[in-house]
Amino acid sequence: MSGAHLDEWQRRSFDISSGNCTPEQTADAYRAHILSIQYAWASSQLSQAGMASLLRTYSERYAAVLDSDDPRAGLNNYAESALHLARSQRNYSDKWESSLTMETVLELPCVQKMIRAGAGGGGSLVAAGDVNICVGQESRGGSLSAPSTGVRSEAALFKPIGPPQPKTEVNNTARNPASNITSERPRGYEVISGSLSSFSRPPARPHPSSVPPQGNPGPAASTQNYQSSFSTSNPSKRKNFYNPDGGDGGRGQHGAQAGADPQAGSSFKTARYQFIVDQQKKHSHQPQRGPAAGMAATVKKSLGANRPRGTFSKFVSPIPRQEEEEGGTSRNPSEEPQILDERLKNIEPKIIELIMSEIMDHGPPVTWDDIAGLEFAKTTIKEIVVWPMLRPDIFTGLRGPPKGILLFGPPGTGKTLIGKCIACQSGATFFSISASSLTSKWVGEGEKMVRALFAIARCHQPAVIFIDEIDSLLSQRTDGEHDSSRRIKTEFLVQLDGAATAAEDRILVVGATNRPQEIDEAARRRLAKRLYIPLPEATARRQIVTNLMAQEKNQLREQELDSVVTATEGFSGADMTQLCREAALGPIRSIQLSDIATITADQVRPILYCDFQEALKTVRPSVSSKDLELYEEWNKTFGCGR
Ligand SMILES: Nc1ncnc2c1ncn2[C@@H]1O[C@H](COP(=O)(O)OP(=O)(O)OP(=O)(O)O)[C@@H](O)[C@H]1O
Ligand SMILES: [Mg+2]
Repeated sequence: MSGAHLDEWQRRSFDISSGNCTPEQTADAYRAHILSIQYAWASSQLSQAGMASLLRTYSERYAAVLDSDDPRAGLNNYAESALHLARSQRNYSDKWESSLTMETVLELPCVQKMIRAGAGGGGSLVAAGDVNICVGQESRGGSLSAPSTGVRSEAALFKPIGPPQPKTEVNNTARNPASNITSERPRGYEVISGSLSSFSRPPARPHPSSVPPQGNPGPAASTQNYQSSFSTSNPSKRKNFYNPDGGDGGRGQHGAQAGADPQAGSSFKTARYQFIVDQQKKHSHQPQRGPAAGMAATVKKSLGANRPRGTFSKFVSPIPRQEEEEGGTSRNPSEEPQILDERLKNIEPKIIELIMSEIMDHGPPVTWDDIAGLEFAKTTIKEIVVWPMLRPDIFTGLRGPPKGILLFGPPGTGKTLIGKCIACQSGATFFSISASSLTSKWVGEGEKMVRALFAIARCHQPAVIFIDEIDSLLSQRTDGEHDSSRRIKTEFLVQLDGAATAAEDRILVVGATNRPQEIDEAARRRLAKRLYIPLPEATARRQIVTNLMAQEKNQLREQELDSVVTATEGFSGADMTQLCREAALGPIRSIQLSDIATITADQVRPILYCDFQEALKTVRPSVSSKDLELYEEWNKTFGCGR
């Protein structure tokens, strides 16, 4: 199988084995596996033997999910159809309480009606509410097909799904449903145990792709029959549907319908046809309630590999989901526009949700004045971030801002602080993403996250995507690295390029790192404005101490402050903060232990120069001069500063 298919296959397998999947999702994934196998075989990518073996494995697993009546692990599909037949009600497996016996079935009003109709030899054949339940070919001995039911005109209730019928007969059937009453069916029936007339004719024909192609004999050929719970009460029988050697697997009916509009001249409608009609109705905001709505849920139920679906189309759970029933009204209205945005239509909702939760919480606001020193960096950022965001009409053409900024410098110099300040001051939607949130444990999820991130940012322009510690996301690509992280990088570069070249997009990517040397050269190029965030100079250090001391009781004289500033040469902003914290503990340490429980806050003495002297004995600069040289060097080579 091709790489793309393998990826998909692998992803699904991870999903299944994660244990987080609902039974519907598990069934969906197994079914997709089955379709992939069939596709691979049909396109000669897989041998017959390989296909048979794989099919057997996955069919058994798929059948096990469908068969199980454990609500946590299975869908209990049999119960659904039976329950539906019995009660004409919506189906929920967990409400399964079957007490069906032959007698109770015969007493059912719908069955009585059918019997009466059969005895009368005409009129409506089936009761309203019971639709599209078919009995597969194994079911001849099954309870419903027993002739003793008194349904004498069995052909009136059964439609052929067995071997292809002669075309003339088929066409007759299509034109006049009653005409097949007289035909004896050699094998296989489809019970149309519902009021056919209760289906309303849709306003338009479905798209041609929704109608099975003529005579398509491929292994994934779609058919229109629905398996009743009665026909498949034995799981092992169901498995025959997937056995490539096990007969026509339901192709017969497909053949029988080939060449003609399956809806033409007949009130019978295929599940797919009805599904499309239902979807159209739902989207045109026509609430569908009552029996028709019940049927909408019912028509989705068909089991096995012969469901009328395209090769790679999604499995539709037979259990009507909450939002389907409520027409999606339960969805949070605030999410609606995002989900409905065209640009997000291919992105999984759960990823959108994840990204949306990553949007930075503004927290305590940070102003430019809170950032000491770094005047050049601040001015440049204001120039290329804040103003263009505020006045996009002026910053056009050559004045257009760069789409990528890299803040690099020693640790603790205020890079993250600048990111927070941009978030507060630019007025843009701010996404703060860490590399770890993009490097998911699920293979393939990381790229999706990156794609989704940019798609969402595009929907929320102007937007700033701040990626702290960007080196861990965009480090140089090496031969030994894991494939998934390489793919994330590639996707990121692609998206970055897209954002950089789409002039009308107002998306700015700001990366911060204290390891600029490790950044991939392609990423470096895309982060066009590379700003060095150096250690704070004397004035900046002074400002940091002044700002922090302003919030505390202190008696620090000017010349003492100068001494502190001189003594802290080589300290980063974070080191300065640490020094101030340590000094602030001085007055507390001077309190007698016996007094600590009773002393009031006012009685604590102010912070003095001696506290700083003490603190300077324990707080050391965290950046070595050797490291500093490397940053200076890199700045000279790649930096955009002065
Ligand atoms: N220029 C500055 N002005 C005021 N405070 C600063 C400055 N630089 C650093 N600080 C203080 O240091 C703390 C850490 O700064 P920040 O997290 O921005 O460093 P960083 O450059 O992102 O470091 P790293 O590279 O390790 O992530 C800030 O919370 C702030 O208290
Ligand atoms: Mg940081």
